[in-house]
Amino acid sequence: MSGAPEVVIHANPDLLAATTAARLVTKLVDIQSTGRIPVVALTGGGVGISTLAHLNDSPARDAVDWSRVEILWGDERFVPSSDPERNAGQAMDALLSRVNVDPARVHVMAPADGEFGDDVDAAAAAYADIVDGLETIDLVMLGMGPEGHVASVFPESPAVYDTRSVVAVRNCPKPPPTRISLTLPTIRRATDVWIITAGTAKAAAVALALGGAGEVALPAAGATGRARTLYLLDRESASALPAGISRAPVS
Ligand SMILES: O=C1O[C@H](COP(=O)(O)O)[C@@H](O)[C@H](O)[C@H]1O
Repeated sequence: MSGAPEVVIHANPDLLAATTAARLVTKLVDIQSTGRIPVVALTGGGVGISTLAHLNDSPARDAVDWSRVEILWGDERFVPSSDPERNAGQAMDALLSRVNVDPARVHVMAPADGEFGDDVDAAAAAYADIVDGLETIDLVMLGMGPEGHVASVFPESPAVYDTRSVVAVRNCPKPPPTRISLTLPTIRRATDVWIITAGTAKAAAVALALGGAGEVALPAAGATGRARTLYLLDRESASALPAGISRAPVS
């Protein structure tokens, strides 16, 4: 059972990304040292991709056996595969094309010019088959929008009520409008959930998520891990939190 979310605040977005990269390496190495293959869902977004770029630049990158990591995404933009908006494409550029991943373990959500054509429901259902077949999800990494969306689960949207594991998302308030997303019940299957966010625009949503908001109005509030929920913040995104909420000094 997950305890209360923990909060770690860093002085700026760059330090936030660098320390999150270090955390991710440690998490993957720890799981691999038990003989298991870690299963991690990556996030798009500014800090999410910056984290992967920091990891690529770190000598610790090579402590991970990347051929033995099962990689998912929390959400994806349903646009053609060459579109720079694709979360997977950004992750490939930042890290995954530079390490020895096993392509069979890299589970990209289908693009709009992929095997399902423009049928986003079929693409989401195919991804649900992959997710439903996993015994364990070790870690879901999430960015958060200023209105509290996580993955592509937006406030008051149909996805926030959906109990399937993966859904097609239409009419997103943030472009592009059509997406595929893990749902909150799938995110809550994860052992650990990290919400990683930076900037003043996120401050109110961070405070509401940690202050007891409901998940329909603020989906981030429903993104919890079975063992641990970690808010990894920069100083600006933490600026609306009550004093004393961080368990670690700002560094
Ligand atoms: O659209 C998305 O936005 C969120 C947050 O992005 P950020 O740039 O504001 O940090 C991201 O987590 C999600 O994966 C992405 O598709």
